[in-house]
Amino acid sequence: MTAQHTRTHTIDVSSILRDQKTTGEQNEACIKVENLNLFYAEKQALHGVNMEMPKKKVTAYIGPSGCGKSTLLRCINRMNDLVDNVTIEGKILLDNENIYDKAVNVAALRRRVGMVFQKPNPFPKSIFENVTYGLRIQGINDKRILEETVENALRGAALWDEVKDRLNDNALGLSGGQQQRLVIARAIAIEPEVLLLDEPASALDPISTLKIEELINELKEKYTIVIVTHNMQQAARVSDYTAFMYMGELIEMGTTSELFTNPRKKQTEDYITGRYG
Ligand SMILES: Nc1ncnc2c1ncn2[C@@H]1O[C@H](COP(=O)(O)OP(=O)(O)OP(=O)(O)O)[C@@H](O)[C@H]1O
Repeated sequence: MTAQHTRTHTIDVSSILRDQKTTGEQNEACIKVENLNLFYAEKQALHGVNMEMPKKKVTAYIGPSGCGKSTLLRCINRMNDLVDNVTIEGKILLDNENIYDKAVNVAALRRRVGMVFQKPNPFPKSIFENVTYGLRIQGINDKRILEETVENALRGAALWDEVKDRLNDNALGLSGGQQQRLVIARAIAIEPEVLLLDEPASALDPISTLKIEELINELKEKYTIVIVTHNMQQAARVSDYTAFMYMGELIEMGTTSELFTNPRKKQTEDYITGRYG
């Protein structure tokens, strides 16, 4: 259990939110979740979730431990398919196509929807080979294409300047924060549409966390991003939209500034003011 889980003080995100736009702009949905139920064997972990995540925006999932944030995130690239005894009902539309349709090629889906986990997980290979991994498994071995991709992806992940002189060094020699940016470079090297980030900074020190948050702000120019975070200040800093979940249900979703400053539901208010979690 982390400090955040036992927090009892009020969370003040007003200074973070002051500068955010609160225009009522309408954004085209990239991902739509429709009546999603998920069961781990007999136990229901998601209950009738409906939500839309706009294109090239950051959506954060917040809520107490065990409320289903990671489960919902993992539904978006069908990672839960890998868990035994999972039953999923409902739909998730990516650009209006149901990713749970029988005809969907799951490997192709996962190329469109990249994922980064809490603990950096570079392969025990060189920095170069980590970034080119996805291209190589697609059979792309052209040296010029690979080099170009490595530079672009590392620049995109704000890591190029730190590693450009040691691309052949083992990735495991990088710091935790650098490893996490390398994993993001590996994910963006294959040009996905969506990036799923499951607590991407919770294992990192404050400076590395800040770099990841700055990077998320840059990445949303190109990608639709969904992030799970335990840290409400982080949700307030990085996201455009926030979804509050509780016991497998989506309680409320709105623009981040609305949700934190003017929650519609009491449960949301109790959570963001630190009354439970
Ligand atoms: N592979 C699994 N098998 C069985 N139950 C699971 C599995 N993964 C998650 N659960 C259960 O589903 C519920 C939701 O878990 P999930 O990890 O999605 O919550 P979370 O909100 O991401 O939690 P945390 O913030 O602690 O990571 C919990 O009750 C959890 O115990």
